[in-house]
Amino acid sequence: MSSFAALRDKRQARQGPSFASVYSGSVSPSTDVKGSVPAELSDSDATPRSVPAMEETKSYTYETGVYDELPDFLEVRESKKKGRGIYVKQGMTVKAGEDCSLPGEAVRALGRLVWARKRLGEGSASWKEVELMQSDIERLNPQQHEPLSLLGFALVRYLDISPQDTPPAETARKLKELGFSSIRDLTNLLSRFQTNSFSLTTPDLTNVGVAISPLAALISHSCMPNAVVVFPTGLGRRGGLEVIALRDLQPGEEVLTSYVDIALPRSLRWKELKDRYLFDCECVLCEKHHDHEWIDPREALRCSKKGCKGKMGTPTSLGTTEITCSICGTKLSVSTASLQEHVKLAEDVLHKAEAIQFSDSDKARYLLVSILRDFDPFALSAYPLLQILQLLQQLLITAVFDLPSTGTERDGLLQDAASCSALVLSGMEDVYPYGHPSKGIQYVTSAKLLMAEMSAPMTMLQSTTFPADLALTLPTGINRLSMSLELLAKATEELPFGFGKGGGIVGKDVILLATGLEREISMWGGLGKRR
Ligand SMILES: C[S@@+](CC[C@H](N)C(=O)[O-])C[C@H]1O[C@@H](n2cnc3c(N)ncnc32)[C@H](O)[C@@H]1O
Repeated sequence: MSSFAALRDKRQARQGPSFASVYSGSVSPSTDVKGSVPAELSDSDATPRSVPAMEETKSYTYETGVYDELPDFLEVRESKKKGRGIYVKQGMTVKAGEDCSLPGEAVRALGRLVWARKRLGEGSASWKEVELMQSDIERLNPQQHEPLSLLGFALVRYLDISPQDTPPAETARKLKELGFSSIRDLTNLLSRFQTNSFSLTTPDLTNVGVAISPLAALISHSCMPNAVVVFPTGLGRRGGLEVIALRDLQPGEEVLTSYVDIALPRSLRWKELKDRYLFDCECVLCEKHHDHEWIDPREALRCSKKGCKGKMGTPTSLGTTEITCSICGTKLSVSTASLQEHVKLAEDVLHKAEAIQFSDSDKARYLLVSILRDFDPFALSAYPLLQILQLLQQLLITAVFDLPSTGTERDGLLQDAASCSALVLSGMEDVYPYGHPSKGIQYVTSAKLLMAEMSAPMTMLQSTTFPADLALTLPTGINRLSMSLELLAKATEELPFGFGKGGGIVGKDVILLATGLEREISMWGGLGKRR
């Protein structure tokens, strides 16, 4: 099926720095989408039942012309802890799935930004917006300066400001031509870029570069975000960055996106937030860590009782501890040191596989499959098991494409990819809130893998790649297609929350896929009746 082709070469987008390429784009406004979080899901750790307590803020004033594109229902306010942020105005609400953004925002990366300064003129509102972006240059320690210096070197080469052996006076003259009075002036821009740039992604969340949007950059971080930054309609003339509310936002509530992948455990989220953004996160999710009753799915074990779907929290104290299943109460004795060793080993394998995924994808796949056998007590949502399964899913999809379109080897890989994808989805459901774009895309990936044709569907019942307690028995024939259709239905329901009205380009694609699949299923029914 042609839809399957779109899965190839896809890489899950991770929020975070990437200085790979330069893009610009504009924004198409998305309108209100009706809907709310289903009650049965509002207990999920990532879907707060009530609005978090609001901190003290004061209004932030700026020159006329600046942030002109901020919609009427939002305002810029300042808090002591986080600095500026974007808030819903008193008396206003934002509906889940609504675009809280920022039409007309240009998306530029660093090189273009430098040239833009000359083109726009320093006095222009657009350039003022860039200069208003937070620079952390004064707060960086020597270690944090290093990546910035490397970026600076690459940039001056790229701009041809300072090729090798250029006399300092010549470098200074070229910098001045571009509007920078010194290297420090340029470094300030780099710091602004580092603190305020976004991952630029395609409508299906493949990472393709970096975007700058001074207005969206005002938004503060939470590991339990109420909004997301996406590019739902692509990057062309009609596409661009949009900020979409994941749930209804109340008057006075701050718009919050996550700067990091919320599937990561707190220690890694904190590290990234400290290293790149220089702050300690005190969001609702991070605060939950003080609640000893709470089991974080990112660091949980699976219940050891067969058939039980409960989780057990990993102990924090050293030594051997007895932990209890959240559902059936089964108890298990675990050694903290041995669990930590497991995680460290799996993390090393994951990093190695990430490093060689393009140069030696077979070896990367082999490494990941081997470590899965050692990883059985961990929940599917736990780090780094979920990340291992995500990478493995991608490598299996790529491997399927390297084979002829029929044959038992391809069938086997396809079955492994579909099984892996089901495991990934199950893990993601525990860590991403309702409507999160990453989960919406995973529904589509899993559905496409299930609908891909096999040459011998009836013989391929169970994957042999996964350890027994991870192995899934996926249905075959019409039941497989029905399962795929159910996943597409879930995607249709959730995509508008993460990508705005209609679910963006992916949402449209899903409608077409579902229509074709329904037709195929009804034909099977017809054949069944005739038999
Ligand atoms: C992209 S900027 C956000 C806008 C920024 N507050 C301003 O005034 O321009 C990122 C910076 O905002 C601050 N910030 C964002 N979210 C925060 C949070 N949850 N807690 C503390 N500081 C935060 C940090 O200084 C961070 O480096």
